[in-house]
Formats: sequence, C-alpha cells, structure tokens
Amino acid sequence: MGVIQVDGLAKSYGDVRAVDGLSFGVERGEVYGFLGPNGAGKTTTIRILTGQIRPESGTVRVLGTDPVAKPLATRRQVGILPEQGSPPSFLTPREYLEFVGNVRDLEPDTVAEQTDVWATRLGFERKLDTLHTDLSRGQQQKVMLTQAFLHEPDVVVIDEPLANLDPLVQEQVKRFLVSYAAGDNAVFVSTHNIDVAEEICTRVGIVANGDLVAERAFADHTAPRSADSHAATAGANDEPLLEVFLEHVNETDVRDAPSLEHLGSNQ
Ligand SMILES: Nc1ncnc2c1ncn2[C@@H]1O[C@H](COP(=O)(O)OP(=O)(O)OP(=O)(O)O)[C@@H](O)[C@H]1O
Repeated sequence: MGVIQVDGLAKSYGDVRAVDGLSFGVERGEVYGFLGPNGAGKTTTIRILTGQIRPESGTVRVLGTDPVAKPLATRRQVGILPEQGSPPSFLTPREYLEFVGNVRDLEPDTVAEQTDVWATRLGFERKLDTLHTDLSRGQQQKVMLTQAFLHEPDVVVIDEPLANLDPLVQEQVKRFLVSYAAGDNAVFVSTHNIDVAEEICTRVGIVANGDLVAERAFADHTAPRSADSHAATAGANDEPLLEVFLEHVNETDVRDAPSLEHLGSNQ
C-alpha cells in the first residue's frame, strides 16, 4: 500500500460535487503532482487527506492511518502547507516555529537548529525576530514551508508550494522538494502550474470535476528537470504535459475560469 491511498472518495458542498469517486496512490520516493484547473477539487482532497473535513464516501489512508477517524494522529504524522496559509501576525518566525516544534514534541535544540537551517536555506535569517505582520507574503510563505518540514515528516502535503516566492527561492524549493522525496519520503503537491509539475514530479495526476482524468509518470530523477525537456518521460508517449492536460480538461471542466490560456504560466 502507498503512503497515501485514496479509493472512491466523494465530497459535495450542497449541489456541488467537489470530489467525485477519486482514487489514487502515492509511494515513498515520489513527488506526486495533483494538477487541475480552478474548482477541480484539489483543495477539498487535501483537506480530507489532512483530516480537516470528512468525505461522504470512500476510504483514505495516510501512512496507514485513516485521517477521517484519526485526524489528530494524521496531522502529527504529516507536514501540511495549506492553500493561503499564513503564520500568526502577532508572532515572529522564531516564536511560531518554537510553538510548532512544541506541538510536534520536538526538542528545543532541534527546533533551534532546524530554524537556522531553514532560515538560511530560504533566506529569512534576518527576519527571524520580526513580527509576521511586518513580513512580505513571500517571506511568510517561507515560514509556512519551514513549519511543514520542521519535524521531518515522511509525507508532506503542499498546496501551491511556490506561491509568492521569487524565482531564486522557487529554484531552491524545487530542488529541496525533489531531494526530500528521494530520501524515502513522499511529497504531495497540488498546483495549477504545469511547468512546475513537469519539472519536479515523479508522477502527475490530472484532476477535473473531482476525479482523476489522466495520470502521467516520469522517470526517477534527483534534480528538477528542465521544463522543456521531455526526454525523461516514462509514460506511454512523449507528449508534453500541457497537451495531455488540454486533451483531458476542456473549457467546460474549468468551473471558475473562463480561459485555459494562463495554465502553463507561473502563478
Ligand atoms: N466550503 C465550500 N462551500 C461550498 N462550495 C465549496 C466549498 N469549498 C469548495 N467548494 C466548491 O467545490 C469545488 C471544488 O473546490 P476546491 O477548492 O476543492 O477546488 P480546487 O481544485 O482547489 O480549486 P482552485 O484551484 O481554484 O483552488 C468548487 O466548485 C468550489 O466552488
């Protein structure tokens, strides 16, 4: 069984069928990309995976635990970076990471060490003692990334990992995600960004109207691929991911967006 296993998942909000019979699995060593247009059901799926909401039907296992029955156990085991998550405005990054470390039962020394490693890696070491309210959106995103990895979880679930980050930091984060998964962990990434999915993922599931419409595997890699290189593709053909996406997702599937034109570009 994979570290994430989803079978026949369904969730509606009133008349809206947000997730509709979704099944997929993620193995250790994978960066699994969950790629879909606005309103496809990505965030709803992430919220179920991380024990925040209950599905109507279907089964979910994350590291063998059922997040529906044991949401707290799941949240302890995984790293979570929610969509539009931001750290508390009234704390500094150092205080917030100490708080997260405490909740995660980490030794204070480990938290201090990891805080320094991450602040240096992402370049916010000079902001460690500044209130979040005085940090930019990108700086806050760096703190949120740090909290997701602080306890070195086997599974990390991230909604739009590169949102608000500058290109240099995006490159560092992409490399980090690839190397983290390669260390026998799994990274589940939800994104609209086809180039990023193609660059860092070992496998991409394309989701539309709450269900997987295609899945694409790439050869193992230990560093991000160049976005325009398809030589490493291990799927049935060498078709670029954008074309696979456009084949399976048509304008009628894009519930909240009038056009597909933006989908290949950075967020
Ligand atoms: N709390 C809610 N109440 C009612 N409808 C909701 C709620 N949350 C999501 N939806 C609807 O469920 C569908 C799936 O939404 P979801 O947020 O899961 O999609 P998404 O793929 O994450 O979209 P995006 O890429 O725009 O963030 C959408 O049609 C959305 O309008």
